[in-house]
Amino acid sequence: MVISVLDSREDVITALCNLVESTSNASIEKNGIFNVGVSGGSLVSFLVKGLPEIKTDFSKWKIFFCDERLVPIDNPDSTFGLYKKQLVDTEIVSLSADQFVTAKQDVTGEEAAQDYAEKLKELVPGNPIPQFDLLLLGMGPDGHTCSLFPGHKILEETNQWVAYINDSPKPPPNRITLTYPVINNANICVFAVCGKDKADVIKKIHVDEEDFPAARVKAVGKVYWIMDKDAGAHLVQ
Ligand SMILES: O=C(O)[C@H](O)[C@@H](O)[C@H](O)[C@H](O)COP(=O)(O)O
Repeated sequence: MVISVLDSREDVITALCNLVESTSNASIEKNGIFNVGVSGGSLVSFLVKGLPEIKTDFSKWKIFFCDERLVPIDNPDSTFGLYKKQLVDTEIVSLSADQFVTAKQDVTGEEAAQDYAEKLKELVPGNPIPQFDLLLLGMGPDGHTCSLFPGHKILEETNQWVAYINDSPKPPPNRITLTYPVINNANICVFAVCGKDKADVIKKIHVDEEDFPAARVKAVGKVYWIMDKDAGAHLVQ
C-alpha cells in the first residue's frame, strides 16, 4: 500500500492523473488496451480536471463503472451521465460514449447487475474473474467505497461479480456495484480522497486499523491512497 498526503486538491488531481497516465500507457503497451473502472462522486471532477493534461492514447481506453446509480443517463444522479456531459460531450479529451460500458437501462436491478456482469465477462480478460488494469475509487465519510456500505450483506459476497442494492444510505438508493472478488482482483486500485470530512475515517482505517469497506480493498498489484492534507490530517505529524 502506498499512502500520499499532499498539500492540496490540485496536487491530488495531478498525482492521481500521473498514475493514470503511467498505468494506461503500460497497459496499452502490454495489451493494446486499458481497462479501467471509475467511480462517481468527486472523482468525476478530479478526472475532468486532470485527464486533459495526460499523454495517453484514449482510443485504447475501455471505461467501466465501479458502481452506478440505476437512474436514466440524463438524470443528474447518473455517474455515466456526469462523465458523458463533462468529459465526452465537451470533447476536452478524445473519448467517445461507446468506450464506456454501462448496464442495461429499463430493467430490474437484478437484471442490470446480471447484464453488467456478462459484459465484464465478455470484455475484461480474467482468470476467470475479470482483472481490471486499474480501478479508481472514492471513499465516503463512513468508509464506504463503490456502493459497498458498512454492515451491508454484499460485503460478504464471494460469487457474484456485480451486486444490486436498493437501500444505499447515500442517495440514490438503487445501485449496482462491483464486489470484492472483482475489486481485489484488479492489478492496481487507487483511492483519491479529499476533505476534512474524511479525516476521521482515514485515521480509523490507517492508524487504528478498523474494518471499513474501503479498508477491505486489496489488489493483485498495489493499492494507492492519494489524499490532501485535510483528509490526511491525522496521518501527518
Ligand atoms: O457513485 C458514488 O456515489 C461513488 O462511487 C461513491 O462510492 C463515491 O466514490 C464515494 O461516495 C465518495 O464520494 P465523494 O468523493 O464525492 O465524497
